[in-house]
Amino acid sequence: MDHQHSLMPPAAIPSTTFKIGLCQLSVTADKERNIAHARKAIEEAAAKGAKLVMLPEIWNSPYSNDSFPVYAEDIDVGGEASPSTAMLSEVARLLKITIVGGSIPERSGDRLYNTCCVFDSDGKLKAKHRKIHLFDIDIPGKITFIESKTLTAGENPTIVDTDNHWWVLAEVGRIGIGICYDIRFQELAMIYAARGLFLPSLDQAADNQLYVATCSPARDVAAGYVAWGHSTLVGPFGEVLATTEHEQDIIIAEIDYSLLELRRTNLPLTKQRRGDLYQLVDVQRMKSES
Ligand SMILES: O=C(O)CCC(=O)C(=O)O
Repeated sequence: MDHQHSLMPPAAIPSTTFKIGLCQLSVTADKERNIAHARKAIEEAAAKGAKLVMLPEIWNSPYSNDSFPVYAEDIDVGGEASPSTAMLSEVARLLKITIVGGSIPERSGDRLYNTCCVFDSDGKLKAKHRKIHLFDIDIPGKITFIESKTLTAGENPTIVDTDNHWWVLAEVGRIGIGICYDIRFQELAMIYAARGLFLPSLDQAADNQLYVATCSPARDVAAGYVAWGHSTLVGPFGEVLATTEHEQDIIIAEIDYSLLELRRTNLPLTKQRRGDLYQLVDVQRMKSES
């Protein structure tokens, strides 16, 4: 039976669990190969049951200021102007999965951004997160990387309500997006937690009672910027649920939203917060409501 066109409710009660796939990809200078390679990894993760698949930051291009303008794509135009997002959209639709598409360099007019695209299981572009905190560091004798030489910072935290198709019998739910350096800024995680969802950084999972998934490129010691690898899923108790080493890998792990409920019931931090003494100000929400 084609469930999509049936008006009958599902026989089974939707599960509180689903599988996530974190694709720790090797990235080369060959864009076509990177796209084909990412597609294969997504297909493999989906074949292993993942309903939500994540890619790493800048997976279609080397991570360098010289490369960003060369590999950048116009996501809003789509199609041939954006072969990377065209692939993500197609594979999300064909496999009926949600994809958090890591990030790619995005061209928009005369600006470049480091942008994460989220596709729902219809293949529709559900959200675009432009990295808010650009990675501008200068550690003498060690590393200098000034993303703001080429990139413009995004202006919005991004929360995505993914579609919860009942025929999938699993809810991927609400996701907050952070790109790499973004996750070091705990206010972002706090705002996401306050709006009730599931990402962004490792040390903030327990504090904010969230699931946190991080996905890195595989380590390439010959690259200009050497990624750490160790993609990881952390649960709402701060426990490492799944992780890996430096090499290319696909992590498949289970997310269970009932554990979020348990954690939040056992430790009712939201209720016990002293709003009379301190407050988190969600500037974006205030602007949108004024
Ligand atoms: O925060 C870090 O340690 C690394 C950040 C980074 O590499 C990035 O934002 O691209």
